[in-house]
Amino acid sequence: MDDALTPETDSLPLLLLGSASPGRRDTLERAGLEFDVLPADLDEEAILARAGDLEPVEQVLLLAREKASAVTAASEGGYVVLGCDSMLEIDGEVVGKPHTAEAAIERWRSLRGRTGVLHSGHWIVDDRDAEDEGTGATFGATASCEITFAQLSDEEIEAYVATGEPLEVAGGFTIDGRGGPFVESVTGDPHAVVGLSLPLLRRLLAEIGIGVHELWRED
Ligand SMILES: Nc1nc2c(ncn2[C@@H]2O[C@H](COP(=O)(O)OP(=O)(O)OP(=O)(O)O)[C@@H](O)[C@H]2O)c(=O)[nH]1
Repeated sequence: MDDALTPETDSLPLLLLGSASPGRRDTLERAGLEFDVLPADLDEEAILARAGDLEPVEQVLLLAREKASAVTAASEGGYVVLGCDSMLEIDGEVVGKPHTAEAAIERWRSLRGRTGVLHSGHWIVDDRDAEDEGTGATFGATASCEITFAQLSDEEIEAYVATGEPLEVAGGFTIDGRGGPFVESVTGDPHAVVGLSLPLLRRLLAEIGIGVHELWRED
């Protein structure tokens, strides 16, 4: 983990994104939010193994909570910390990142022409001080989107996998990158597919008395 962070004492950023995800970071930046970043370094497989048999929604919420908790402990306090985790559920099976070209090709051969659900867990830790109206609350929610994949040819699958993009993203696809042409439709909040649902973040922040507009940076 990077050196402990602490927010500017008299100014924003109040929000600490506990994620190494470029997609999540870009989503907050494009939405005009000011925030710090401190990725969590967790053994996600070990956490899930210890947790036993969980539904996909429960898995991403557990991992989001573990990330937010770890990052809160690593920072020097004063932040509202956000942890997230995304996975694709298809036919009851949960799939994360392919990591290898072989796995990505196999993944797409099973995804093409079908519909899956991308679940993104979000967890908030209100670690603000009492004088900053901190509530100490920790809570979260999951945003899920139904994704219908195009009927890719073998040639398209091999070309897309050769870009390397699918290897390190949940489900092995993106909607805002080179994978865009291969996703026919998304129901629900598209930001949740990238890994951070902005309308859900707005509702979570409102739970602790923060308007999302209060986090906008002054451009
Ligand atoms: N840009 C983009 N990224 C996507 C998309 N779908 C999934 N991802 C990324 O896939 C990754 C899912 O893996 P996670 O384990 O949730 O997150 P991570 O990247 O490991 O980062 P941490 O939050 O530090 O664990 C995230 O980085 C998501 O942003 C998409 O459509 N577009």
